[in-house]
Amino acid sequence: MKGVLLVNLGSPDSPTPKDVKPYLDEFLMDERVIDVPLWWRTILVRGIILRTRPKKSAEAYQKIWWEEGSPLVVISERFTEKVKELAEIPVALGMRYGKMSIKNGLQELKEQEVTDVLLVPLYPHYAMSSYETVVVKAMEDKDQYFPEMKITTLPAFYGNPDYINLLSKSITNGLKDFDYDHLLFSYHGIPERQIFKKDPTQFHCKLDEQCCTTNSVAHTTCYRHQCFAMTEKVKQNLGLSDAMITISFQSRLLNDPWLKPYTDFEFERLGKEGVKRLAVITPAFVADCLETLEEIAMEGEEQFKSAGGEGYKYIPCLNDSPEWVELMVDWIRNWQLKETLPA
Ligand SMILES: C=CC1=C(C)c2cc3[nH]c(cc4nc(cc5[nH]c(cc1n2)c(C)c5CCC(=O)O)C(CCC(=O)O)=C4C)c(C)c3C=C
Ligand SMILES: [Fe+2]
Ligand SMILES: [Fe+2]
Repeated sequence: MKGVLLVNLGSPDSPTPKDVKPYLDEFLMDERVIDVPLWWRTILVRGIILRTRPKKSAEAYQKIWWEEGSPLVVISERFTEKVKELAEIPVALGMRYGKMSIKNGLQELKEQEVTDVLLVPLYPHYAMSSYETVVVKAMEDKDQYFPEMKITTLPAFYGNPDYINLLSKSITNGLKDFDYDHLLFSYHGIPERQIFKKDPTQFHCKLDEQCCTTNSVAHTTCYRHQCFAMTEKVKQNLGLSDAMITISFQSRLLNDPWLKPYTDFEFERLGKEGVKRLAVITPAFVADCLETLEEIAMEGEEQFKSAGGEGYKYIPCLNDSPEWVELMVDWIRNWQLKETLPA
């Protein structure tokens, strides 16, 4: 029997330092998130970050928390329910970090006699800290607890024409009542070294002007290329000029170099350079979460306006919109009936 496991990142159980701390501990001790040797990661995470970050993060979570819980979790649950209803096959939800684990999701599927699983990391792009860690963990859990299961993984869908269309439509709809003069694509950042680590050729990625637009096998695992390619397709779909858009990378942690330009610097630059009405989309996320609702929708507006901007509009993620549910179900049906996966 076939079934689907959707996986997103996960959130703390509550927006309190007591619950944020173990969540951040599990998240940041992941060797694919802070990808330095264990001894150094332990010092960085347990000796430095976890001393102050849980309080600061909990305050941020409090600003966006819903009555039903973390927006990321609630939206992912709603999405899962809708997909399940429409797909008419077993569909479970797991989170990479926290109690709603991948193992629990696989267990739920096993109880419904599923042996053939479509694993769907809910990230449009490949990054070792998002997509890859989900796949590795799911395979480890399968090998350890469910060896009889077969897992097929949905590829990163950043370039899928149907997904690009959905994203483009969400921009058009989101900006119906907002006359904008510039559109910022803000992607979650990653440390630059993670790009080099994932370059299978070891020489293609240079983080320069050309590498990400020069064809290469390295792009299968190049997060930067995938963000640029997605932006280019949406730009063409909407008929926007280069001058109308900016790409940037948000949510830095620690002081090592991350992908540039940095979103917070761009809010300031755009405001100072005379952009008056800024629209912002966050296409690295399929569901709204702390990084979109607090960092971009709240903080971003403040940063842009204090640099001279006048109007600001955050375009929500696709969340549990009917069109996104239908597209996911389309992909599931193609796999279920024809064993094909979206390209
Ligand atoms: C080294 C640190 C981090 C890397 C690399 C990273 C990559 C990465 N993250 C996401 C998606 C999400 N991240 C979220 C929160 C978040 N991310 C980091 C750190 C790294 N992320 C931290 C410390 C946090 C926690 C909150 C904070 O203290 O700022 C979230 C939101 C979770 C929620 O509960 O709402 C998402 C989603 C991607 C896609 C990615 C690589 C591309
Ligand atoms: Fe993150
Ligand atoms: Fe590149």
